[in-house]
Amino acid sequence: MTIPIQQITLHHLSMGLKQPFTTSFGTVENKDFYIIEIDDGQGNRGFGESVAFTAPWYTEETFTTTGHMMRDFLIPILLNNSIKHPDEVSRLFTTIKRNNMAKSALEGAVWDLYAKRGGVSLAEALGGTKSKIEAGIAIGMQSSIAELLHKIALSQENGYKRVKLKIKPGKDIDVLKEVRHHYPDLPIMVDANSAYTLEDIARLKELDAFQLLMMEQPLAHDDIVDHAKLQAEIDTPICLDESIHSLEDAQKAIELGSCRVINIKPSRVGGLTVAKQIHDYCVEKGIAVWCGGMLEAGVGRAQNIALSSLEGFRFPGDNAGSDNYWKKDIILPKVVAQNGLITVPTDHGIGHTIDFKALAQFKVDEETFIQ
Ligand SMILES: O=C(O)CCC(=O)c1ccccc1C(=O)O
Ligand SMILES: [Mg+2]
Repeated sequence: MTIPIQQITLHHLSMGLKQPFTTSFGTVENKDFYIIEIDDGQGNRGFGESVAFTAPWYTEETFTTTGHMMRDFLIPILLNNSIKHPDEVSRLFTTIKRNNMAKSALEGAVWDLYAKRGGVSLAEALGGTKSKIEAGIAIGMQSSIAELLHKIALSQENGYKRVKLKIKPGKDIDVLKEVRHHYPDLPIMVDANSAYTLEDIARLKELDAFQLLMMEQPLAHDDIVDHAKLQAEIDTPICLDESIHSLEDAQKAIELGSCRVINIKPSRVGGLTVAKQIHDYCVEKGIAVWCGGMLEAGVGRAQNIALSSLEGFRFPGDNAGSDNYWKKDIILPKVVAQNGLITVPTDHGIGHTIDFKALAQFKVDEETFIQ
C-alpha cells in the first residue's frame, strides 16, 4: 500500500546545549536544526530530525545546506513520487549526490510514518530484536584534567557502560595516563575526529598501552588508505566514522583493512535503510558496529535507539539520556538511561510523542510543503 504524503513541514528549532561540546575541531554550544513532520492526511504523522551543525567542521553539510537540499530538491522528489516502503526513499534520492544528512532527515520521518501506519514500533519495523540497549557517553574535551575526571565520575554514577574521550595531538597520552591511573578497568575509547596524520604513527602506537576499546577516526576525514597502514602498525582497533558515507565505503574500508569497527550514524550514511544495510554487511563480515550520535534532540535520539536494537550493534553507542544534552528535550517521555541501559520503546513509530509546547518554545520558523 502506498504511503500517502499529504504535507511536509520543516520546523526550524534553535536549542542551547546544556554544556558546550568540544572536539579537536572546535566547540558546539547551540544547535539549529529541523524537525521534519510528514502528515499522511489520515491522522498519522511521522517525524525526522536534521543533525548538521551550523559550520561544516564534521562533514561538508550545514544546517543551511540541509534546508536548501530538502526544500529545493528532496521534498519535491518525495511529493512527486509514490512510495510503498521507506527503503525506496534512499533509492529515489540517488539522483542527488551526497547531502546525506538532508536525505536522512526526511527518510527518518518516512520510516516513523510507515511504522505508525503499520501499528509497530520503529525498532520492530527495522528488524530490531533487543528490548534494552547499552548506553555509552561521549565526553568532550575539558579545560583541565580535574574537570575531565569529574565528568567521568558523573558518568559512572549514572552507570554509562563505556566512556568516549576526545583527543588530539598533545591532548592524548598525558590525559589518558591520568584517566587510566584513576580508572584502570573502565571501558574507554577515544575519538580524534581526524586530528592526526601518518607522521604521528609513533604517538598513536603509544596509545596501545592504555587498553582502549578502539580509536575512532584518527586520520583524515576522507581517507581509508592511510588508516589501513596505521591499523597494520597498532594493536588498538580503528573505528571509522567520517570516512564511511555509504555501504560501498564500508565494503572498501573492510576490504582494505582500514578498520575493525564502524560507527554507524544514520545521518552520515543517508538514512536508516543504508544504516541497516551497512549493519547487515558488517555482521556478515564479522566487523563490529555501534551507533554514533550527533548531539541529537529527542527525535534523532529515538531513531538511533531503534536502530541500535538490531542484533549486530554490540558496543554501547553514543546515546546518553536527554539530560546529558538538554535542559528540556522535545519528546515525551524524554530518553532515560538507567544503570547504563535504555529501554527500546514498544509504542508505535519512534515510541515517543512530540512535546508540542517545547517545540513551540524552541521554534524559529516553519515552512509547509503541500502535495
Ligand atoms: O554524544 C553524541 O551525540 C556524539 C558525540 C560525538 O562524538 C560527536 C558529536 C558531534 C559530531 C561528531 C561526533 C563524533 O562522533 O565524532
Ligand atoms: Mg566520531
